[in-house]
Amino acid sequence: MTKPIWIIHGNQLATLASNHKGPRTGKVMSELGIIEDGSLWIEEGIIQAIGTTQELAKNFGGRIEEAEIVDASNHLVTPGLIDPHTHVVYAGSREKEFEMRLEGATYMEIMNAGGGIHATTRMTREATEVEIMEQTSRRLDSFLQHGVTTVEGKSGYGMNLETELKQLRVMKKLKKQHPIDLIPTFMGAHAVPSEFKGKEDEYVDILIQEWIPIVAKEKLAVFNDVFCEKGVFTPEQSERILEAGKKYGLIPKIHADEIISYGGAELAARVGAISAEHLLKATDEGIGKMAEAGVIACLLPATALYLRELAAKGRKMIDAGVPVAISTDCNPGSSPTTSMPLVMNLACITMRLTPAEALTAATYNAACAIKQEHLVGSLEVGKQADIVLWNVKDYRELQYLFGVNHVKAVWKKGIQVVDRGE
Ligand SMILES: N=CN[C@@H](CCC(=O)O)C(=O)O
Ligand SMILES: [Zn+2]
Repeated sequence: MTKPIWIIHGNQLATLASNHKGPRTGKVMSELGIIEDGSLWIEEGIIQAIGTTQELAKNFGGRIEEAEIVDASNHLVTPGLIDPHTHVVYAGSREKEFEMRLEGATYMEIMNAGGGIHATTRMTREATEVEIMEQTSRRLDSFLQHGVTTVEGKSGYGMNLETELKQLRVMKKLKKQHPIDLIPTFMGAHAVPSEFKGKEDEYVDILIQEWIPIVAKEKLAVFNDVFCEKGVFTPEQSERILEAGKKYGLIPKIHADEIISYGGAELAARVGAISAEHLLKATDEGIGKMAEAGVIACLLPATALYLRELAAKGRKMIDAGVPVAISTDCNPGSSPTTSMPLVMNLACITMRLTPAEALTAATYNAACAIKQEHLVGSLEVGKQADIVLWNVKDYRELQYLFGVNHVKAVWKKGIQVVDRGE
């Protein structure tokens, strides 16, 4: 049995608790449920009590000797951050493409010439499961150092059954071996593999008739994602793939309107997707439809910056009633970062989210985007003790002092997994 942990005197304990059910919209995105001089009692990896230090002392003061005390005076305490959109499972690296893009090539030009997603696919197909596990594990370590305790991960660098399954199995194994919880998404529809060039519908048929049923039967994924973009999958093909996944219990997600306005946001609403991703070029109509249908906008400001594009209209989406989550989009091409703190900073600077909205987008709403809000995303009695202690006193400093890793310590299920010293 592990010792209970008693966190005391948190300068600000941002619980993210709210009476509002489901993904947060509008003004509710600013409700952080802050407790000053906040305290948490943790046992068996679960939050047992939460309140002010004085309140908890009444019930737990008598057990002070048996607990490990964490003095959080002068520190902000938050739930572990959640990254609801990554392509973290891959092999290799694409630094040459970074240089090519700085010299003028576009993301789609590189991809259409056999680079981009296709380049990582070649490297991931060639790599052994052990190699992919090692490389992915290092990235997960880095996520943890940045205060991230739950990560969604997509397949999609296989685009043949063998490698798609290899990626999904790596996630399953890493979920057991690594402190981070990995939530798997099948994304066989990440691109059309070069061997199917000119035979796109044939590839879509294989995805629908063969691969989706296998992935679902083996319970290797929770979500089904598709890159709906001109030159990749059309809205019609995307709809077929997402509807097919639904029949097998896979929840739809969609990479939508990243490069051009392509009806992706509208499609997300139509198929009842849990989230739509990117949305740099989403139309006002699409945003309105997402608000009506309650689709979470999963916005990726680091990707926009890295591709030197204008960020998604995060401010406008929140004002229109769309629940917003944010993510690194960690991938080897358009966003090779594991820093959710940086993403929160960019959400404020480039999309005009307030510091409170950015924190909600990186915790509770991010949990909703991967259906984990019953376990994580807020600090409440009965939830997992996934907690970050920050080297700042006030949640606004997290966003204000930008580009810096302010993490001091991280607990995952009540076990300290990061200690970054003073
Ligand atoms: N846009 C499509 N897929 C990824 C990028 C993957 C890659 O470039 O390797 C994204 O979400 O940004
Ligand atoms: Zn993505």
